[in-house]
Amino acid sequence: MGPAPPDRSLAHMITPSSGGIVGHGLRRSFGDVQAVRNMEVSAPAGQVTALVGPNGSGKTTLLLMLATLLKPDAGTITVDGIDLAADPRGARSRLGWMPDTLGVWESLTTTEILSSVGRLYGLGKAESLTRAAQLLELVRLPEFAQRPARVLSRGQQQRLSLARALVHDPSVLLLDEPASGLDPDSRLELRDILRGLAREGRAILVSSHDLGELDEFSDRAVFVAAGETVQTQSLLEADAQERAYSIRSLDPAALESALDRHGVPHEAARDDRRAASTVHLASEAAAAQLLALLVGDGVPVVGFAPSAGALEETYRRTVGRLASPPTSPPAPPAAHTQEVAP
Ligand SMILES: Nc1ncnc2c1ncn2[C@@H]1O[C@H](COP(=O)(O)OP(=O)(O)OP(=O)(O)O)[C@@H](O)[C@H]1O
Repeated sequence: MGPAPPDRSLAHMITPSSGGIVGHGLRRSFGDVQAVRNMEVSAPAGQVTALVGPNGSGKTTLLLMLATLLKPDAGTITVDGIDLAADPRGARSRLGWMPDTLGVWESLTTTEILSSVGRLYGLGKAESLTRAAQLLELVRLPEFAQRPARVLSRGQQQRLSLARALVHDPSVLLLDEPASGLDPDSRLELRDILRGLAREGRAILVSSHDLGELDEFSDRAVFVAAGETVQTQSLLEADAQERAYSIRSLDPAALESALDRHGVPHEAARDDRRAASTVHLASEAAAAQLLALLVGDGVPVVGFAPSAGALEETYRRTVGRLASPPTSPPAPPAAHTQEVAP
C-alpha cells in the first residue's frame, strides 16, 4: 500500500457551531458618501454565501464592518450569536478576514508568516509551526514552505492569504474578492477549498464581481446595489424560479414552428454565433415538459439549457435593473412567464 494521502481536512480542529454572521440595519458614510445605506446580510454556518454587487455598491465597506475593522454608523452585527459591539474580542476570535490584497512581509517565508500570525494569536512556538504546515498543505502550497512570499504568483498569494485567515481556526470567514485575477485552474482549486471549509461547518461570506462564479462557488447570494441589500436568495430558490432557456436544434425552422404550435413565445438568442431560440419558462418542470414535447414532435434538439446561471439570472433581474453589472452583457428584455401546456 502507498502512503496515505495528506489530510487536508481541518475538521478535527474546528469547534462546530450553529452560528454564522448576521448584520442588521447596517449603515456607514464617509463624509457625504453613503457607502452603506441599509444592509441586511447573513452568512449561515456550513454554507458559502456570495456578496454580489457592482463597483462601488458598498461590498468592501460592509465586509470591513463585519470584520470589526470599520465602525458602523448604525446597525448590529452578531458572530455566532455574539454581539460584536458588546464583545468585540469574543467576536473577533471567531472571524477570519482575507482582504483583496495580501500585504505580507515579503522577505519572510510562508512558514514564517503563518507561524508569526499564529504566535500573535497566542499559539506556542511548536504549535504555530505545526499549524503553518497544516495550512500550507490545505491551500496546496507545501512546496513553498521555505520560500519567501515575494516569489509567489497572484494565485499562490491568494492561497497564502486564505491560509493566514485560517490560522486561529475561525468559524466565520470573510473573503474580499478571493478569486479576482485567478486563472481557471486556480479558481477551481479555490472553489474546492472553500466548499471543503463550508462542509466543515464554517460560515463563508465571499464578495465577488464575477457573475459566472456565483453558481460555481455559492449556496446562496446576497445581492447589493447602491449601498442597499436588494435580495437574498438560495441556489435552490434560484433554480426554481422563472428562467430563460436557450434551445438549439439541427433544424432551427422546425424548432421555431414547434414553439409557435405550442404557443411558447420565443426570440432569437442574443449570441449571433450559433442559431438558438430563447424561451422564458416558469420552472424546471415546465422546462422538462417543453423538452419532452419538442422531442415528441421530432424536433432534432441538440441543446436545451438555462441561458445563464440561476443566481446570475437573479442578479440581472434585481441589481441589473438598477446598475450595469461590471462583467456581464446588458440585461435581457423583461421575461414572459410561460406555462407550457402538456
Ligand atoms: N475610505 C473612504 N472614503 C471615502 N469614500 C469611500 C471610502 N471607502 C469607500 N468609499 C466610497 O464608498 C462607496 C462604496 O465603496 P466600496 O469600496 O465599499 O464598494 P465595493 O462594492 O467594494 O466596490 P468594488 O466592487 O469596486 O470594490 C464608493 O462610492 C466609494 O468611493
